[in-house]
Amino acid sequence: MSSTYIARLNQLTQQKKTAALVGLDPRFDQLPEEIVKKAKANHSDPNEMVAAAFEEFCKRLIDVVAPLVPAVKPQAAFYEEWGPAGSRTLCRVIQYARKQGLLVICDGKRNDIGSTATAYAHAYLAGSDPEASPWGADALTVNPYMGSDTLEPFIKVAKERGAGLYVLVRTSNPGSGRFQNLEADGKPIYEHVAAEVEAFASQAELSEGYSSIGAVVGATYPAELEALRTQMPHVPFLVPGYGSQGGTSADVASAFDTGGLGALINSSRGINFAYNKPVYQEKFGPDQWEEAVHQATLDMIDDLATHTPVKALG
Ligand SMILES: O=c1ccn([C@@H]2O[C@H](COP(=O)(O)O)[C@@H](O)[C@H]2O)c(=O)[nH]1
Repeated sequence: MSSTYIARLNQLTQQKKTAALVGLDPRFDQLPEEIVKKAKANHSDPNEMVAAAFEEFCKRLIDVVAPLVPAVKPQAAFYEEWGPAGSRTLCRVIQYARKQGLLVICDGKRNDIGSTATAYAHAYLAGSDPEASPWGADALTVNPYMGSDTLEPFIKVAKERGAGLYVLVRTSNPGSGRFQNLEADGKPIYEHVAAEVEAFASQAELSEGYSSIGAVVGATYPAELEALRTQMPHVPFLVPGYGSQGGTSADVASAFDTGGLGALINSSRGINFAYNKPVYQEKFGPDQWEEAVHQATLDMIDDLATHTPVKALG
């Protein structure tokens, strides 16, 4: 497998012929009953019990989606909520997903002053060698709010290790414009961030025209997404907000180039808990939650392909 994050991502996207990204966001109150029952029978400590349930749920979910998609995105918060036991589960889930051939983007939105940023980068970014860091992720989401000097340590470590970064540029939440749209020097703050990210990306090693330095751009702001694609030609996008937050395949189509590269489109709740959605509930019972995950993933892949088919490897 190629050594830079972006080369691995492009290769897997072309192999799987989709840019669908499955979020791994376990929520205890929505887990299938059989998993909860087993965890309760085996653990008296509540945090250990939930962490065990998350581990089983995520590993079985990974088994279903690994043949279908190039990457998964665990959101660290859902694991950290359950203390050290939850963090251990996050670590095991990352390792398991990588063993199943998936790229793993840890959604931690980390950052701090430069020297602390280096510690974060060393902790999370393993890149091409899963053993290179304790958390072992291929890529990490990072927050640019403290300035570009705080991005530099991440970029340095990512380059050394063949890892990737996704810098928050235009987030999908309803209130994102409150700060990100504020104008400075005649343009919104998020466009300033975009310009910095593009400057870093254009100087980095490229694969199919993209660098390993990416941007988070929400599906919920399609006009901004389209403009940002033009402003950041070397930056691969991580696009959350598809599905549960209202973004559609039409909304995200502009993130892609004509070969279907340039973005990953994330869905977390829509896939994880498909068995609770009326459309899949009718077909699959609660015991068939994995079948519902499978069908929901296939449906997402088909939906994305209506606007942006990915060219297979030649
Ligand atoms: O702008 C952002 C950045 C990150 N997220 C994260 O993506 C998923 C979305 O989950 P869904 O269930 O598909 O809505 C979740 O982990 C968020 O923390 C985001 O939504 N928007």
